[in-house]
Amino acid sequence: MRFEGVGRRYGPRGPWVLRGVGFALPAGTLVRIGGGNGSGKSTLLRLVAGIDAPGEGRITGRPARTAYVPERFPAALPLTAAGYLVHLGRIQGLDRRTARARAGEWLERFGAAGYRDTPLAELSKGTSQKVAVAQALLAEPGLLVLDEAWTGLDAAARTELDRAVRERVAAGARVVFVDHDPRRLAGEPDAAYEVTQGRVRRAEPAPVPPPRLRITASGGTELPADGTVEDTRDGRLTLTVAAEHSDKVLRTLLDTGWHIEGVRP
Ligand SMILES: Nc1ncnc2c1ncn2[C@@H]1O[C@H](COP(=O)(O)OP(=O)(O)OP(=O)(O)O)[C@@H](O)[C@H]1O
Repeated sequence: MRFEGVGRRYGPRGPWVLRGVGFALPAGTLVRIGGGNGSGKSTLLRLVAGIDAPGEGRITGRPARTAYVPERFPAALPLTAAGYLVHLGRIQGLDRRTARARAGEWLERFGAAGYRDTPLAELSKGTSQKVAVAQALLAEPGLLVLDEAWTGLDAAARTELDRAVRERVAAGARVVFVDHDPRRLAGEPDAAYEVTQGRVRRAEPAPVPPPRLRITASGGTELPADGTVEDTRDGRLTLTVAAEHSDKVLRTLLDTGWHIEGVRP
């Protein structure tokens, strides 16, 4: 797949948001897109996904099965989670039986199987996001475009999405993503691009950040000052800390009445 001299502006007299964009997206590659707020990352991703067309230049070689997770999920449809996924699976060319089976599998993988019969409008933000991600993975796309798709997912679902991305790339798909977390899939992209002042430039993939550990604990009440608390549901605490501080944080947790359930990279 290839971009050649691609430009996009909103309105015939609007300023060019992107101009002279040229790059290749070979099969089986993971590509990260970076750039400041409002630089044009989402515009670029919509062009990659083919839900928006360039004002000039051309984009060739897009795989037939392309899936996209937008920054905001349009959940105001009168369908249940599973109904919506089956419907989209059918649009993407799956037969009803396969679509139903895949919908169930992906809801299960993202920990949302209990919401299959819940109307979309009644889903929490996090569960809506799981449905948004599931719809993109359903038909095993040859091109997967993720615009901050991890935002709003719980830690387990974020890990599952990382895994799903790796599976797609290993299967020969192109995966293009934007994410505010520099640690997202760190060290894994085959290429990184930066959107600045309407141009898309090749960037050095970010260096692999220092290791972090995820600690799960239960039984305590006081939240530790160090580390990033990710979850506190059902009396359980999940937090991540830089590996170099983990001994100190574990000691503090034990001293304040927490029971350590697990420590994982
Ligand atoms: N539908 C639209 N109509 C008019 N202008 C738009 C539209 N979509 C985006 N823009 C403008 O294009 C520019 C780039 O927006 P875009 O959303 O692509 O950037 P972004 O890098 O994804 O931003 P953010 O980091 O805030 O998500 C901005 O100036 C924005 O206001």
